[in-house]
Amino acid sequence: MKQLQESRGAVVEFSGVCKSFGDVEVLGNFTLSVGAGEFLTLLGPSGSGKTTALNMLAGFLNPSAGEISIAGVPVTATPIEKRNIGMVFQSYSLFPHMNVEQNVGFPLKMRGADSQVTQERVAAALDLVGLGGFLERMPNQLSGGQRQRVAFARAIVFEPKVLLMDEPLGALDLKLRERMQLEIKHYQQQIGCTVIYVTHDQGEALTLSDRIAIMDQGQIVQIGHPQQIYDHPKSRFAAEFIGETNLLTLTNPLEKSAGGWVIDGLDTIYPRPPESGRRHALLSVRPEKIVRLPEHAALGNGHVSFDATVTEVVFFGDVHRYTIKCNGQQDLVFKEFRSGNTPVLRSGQTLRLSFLTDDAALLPETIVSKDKAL
Ligand SMILES: Nc1ncnc2c1ncn2[C@@H]1O[C@H](COP(=O)(O)OP(=O)(O)OP(=O)(O)O)[C@@H](O)[C@H]1O
Repeated sequence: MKQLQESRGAVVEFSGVCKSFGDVEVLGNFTLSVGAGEFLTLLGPSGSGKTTALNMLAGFLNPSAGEISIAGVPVTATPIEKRNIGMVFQSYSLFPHMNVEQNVGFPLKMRGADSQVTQERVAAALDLVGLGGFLERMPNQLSGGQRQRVAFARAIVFEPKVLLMDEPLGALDLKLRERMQLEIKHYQQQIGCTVIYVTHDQGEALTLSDRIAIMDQGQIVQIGHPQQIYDHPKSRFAAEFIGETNLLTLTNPLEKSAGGWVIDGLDTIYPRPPESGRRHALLSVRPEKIVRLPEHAALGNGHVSFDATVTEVVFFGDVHRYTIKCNGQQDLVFKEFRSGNTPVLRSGQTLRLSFLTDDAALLPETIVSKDKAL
């Protein structure tokens, strides 16, 4: 494993990369820097350009403009086989006529490694993924998870500087997918290589990544640590794409005495001073940040409280998810972990709820409703 660990040290840079197919620009001024040993995930909806970015790094596509470099060396003109990049895709793409040992050893054979080195590295890579005893098995004698582990072993056996993974768990069922997510994270931590991972599954991105780059229409719209993005989304798109959220419209009352923004539909104040000149804003509040307020509870300055009526109760096993209506207007959602002494709410029940100002994210956009553009 020592040899595999020495692959640490790679840095990937996209500088002003553009890609067009005919007249259609799919990536525009794409700029991204990935540190050595980092696990970076490109997360975005279908068609946002994730695979196109990966394919340019791998060498399957040429950029229309801009520069890509690996470890400080421009690679735009470097052929695929010289880029020293490992790849794992959704389809396992194992060679069906080769056994596990031959499949994993294939990249080394292509690079002219001698048989002793090949044997040692294949054994080390298969040990890493817990398949040391599977050398003779054929791909059709393996489960989906085992095939994906073999594909992973094959991708790292030649000690690539960078490992690219494009929806590698997409073909697996949910339980296996969740288990494999943790395995991939552990493998990566052991070998320390730089990983660029593509997915449209926000849960997977949150679980695996050191940083997440959220993509929309060929642009990175936000990049950061998973918790930072979840807690502080910078746009409505980011707030809605990662996790579930409540979006509240805020109105600037234009009177200092109001003490903050007015939260539409909640008959209450968001106690942060409105930015001058800004008439409306949007507030994102995660469902688990909304909590029940005990009767007669004294609230500090940093709280927002409001009355609500429960309209739907959904049981998720570990949590209850409540849909509530406030002032007969907007549907909001809040979630509660089940605990022995918290009675389950019923549909029709009224109660007082609250959230902390610090737990809400003020977004730059405003909601554009059917009736009026705010
Ligand atoms: N060879 C091509 N010719 C023309 N358009 C293409 C080509 N390859 C990709 N596109 C377009 O580029 C856009 C981005 O595609 P890309 O595969 O990078 O998206 P993605 O974010 O990876 O999506 P998905 O999650 O569905 O794989 C899409 O609109 C797609 O139709």
